[in-house]
Amino acid sequence: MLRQLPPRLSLSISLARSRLQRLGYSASFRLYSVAAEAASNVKVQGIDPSKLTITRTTTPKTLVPPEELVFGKTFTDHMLSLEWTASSGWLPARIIPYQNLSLDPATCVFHYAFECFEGMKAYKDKDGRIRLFRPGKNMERLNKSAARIALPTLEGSALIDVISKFVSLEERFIPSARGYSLYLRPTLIGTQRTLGVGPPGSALLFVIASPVGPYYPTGFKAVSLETTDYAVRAWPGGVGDKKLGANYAPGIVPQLEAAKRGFQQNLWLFGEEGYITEVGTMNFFAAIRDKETGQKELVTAPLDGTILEGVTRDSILELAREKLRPEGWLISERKFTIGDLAVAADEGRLLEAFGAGTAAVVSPVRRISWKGRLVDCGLKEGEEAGEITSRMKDWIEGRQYGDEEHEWSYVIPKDVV
Ligand SMILES: Cc1ncc(COP(=O)(O)O)c(C=O)c1O
Repeated sequence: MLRQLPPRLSLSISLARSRLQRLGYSASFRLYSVAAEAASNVKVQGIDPSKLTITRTTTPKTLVPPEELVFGKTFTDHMLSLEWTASSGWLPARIIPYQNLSLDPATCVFHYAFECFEGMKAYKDKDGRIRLFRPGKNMERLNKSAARIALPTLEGSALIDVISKFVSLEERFIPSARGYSLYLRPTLIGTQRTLGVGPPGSALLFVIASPVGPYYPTGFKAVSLETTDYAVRAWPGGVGDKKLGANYAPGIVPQLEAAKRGFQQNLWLFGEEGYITEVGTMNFFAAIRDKETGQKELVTAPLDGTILEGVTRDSILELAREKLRPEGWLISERKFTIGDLAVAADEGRLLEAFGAGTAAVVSPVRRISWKGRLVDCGLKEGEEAGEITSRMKDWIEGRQYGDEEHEWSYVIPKDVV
């Protein structure tokens, strides 16, 4: 396939290959990453990982005991920082002590939401090696988000290089126990000091890291959802398929509304038909049996621009095609409505439903409130997760923690810093 790529791309692939070989990195991963960037049609701007500088903290933090970790509240000693200007492009990456940002009140990110971000994790395997899970996917998505809001893009494989060094430096913060990981938050903001609405002439990319524990420390807990039809998260031609900060603040009120009535998450519907799009900040899957044929189907909404292209979603679809299809399952990315689910539930054909995202991997759903009724998602009394949900969690975690050696898992070479 690579032979068919245009000459400029082939050149960047061979440059990337020689750089990664010097660094001892996995060739297949880097080639995948470069090819994926090309496929995404986003023009990326180079950064040079060899110019990375490291300033170590003189006041290392005391580690929080793993069982006391609260998602996104504890941060490591350092951060990764890269500045960009329209005239100079990306300046050399820096690892610096974790610190406040100092920005002029007129900085464009505060006024016009020039911000996009990623969420990804680093895991420690049983041999103490650190692994990133499909980081190329996050880089691809970051570039798509950045391009949509006139922020600079960057060569994902080079950013993974410097993130790997940052993560290695923070190794002591990654607990070894199963279920723990280091959550990474690459964030890109426009930093131009102006109230004029226009493309930022300067930007800052920073990556911070937060050690996190298992989403369900005592085992799965199925959640109940409330459908939201009075507010719309995303629409055709909009930006709901990009990971922009501006997509998240408007989701909080529907979330609070659902919580008021005792539901843990809201389920975003779209249109008169009530198409199911996403659950809170996760993609949504349902397992349904067909009324006529008895065919079992795992279904999720298609990438039509109104849902985020989740890395977990993609992993579930690939795993389902690999492992469930041979068992006779149909794996579908298609539109389906809350009405379809309600009918299936009434007829005992809704087998299970779950949300999917980096934080929880999979989050089983017990019931959904819709138009004054509760749609039962197939869990038996006392059961917290369906069979497909549990198997998916095990399969994905097996690849994240390297129990199964797989190309999705990117092993950070020892001694990179
Ligand atoms: C709106 C939304 N949908 C889906 C996801 C799941 O995406 P991923 O699997 O890449 O974490 C997220 C989380 O990032 C999200 O914010």
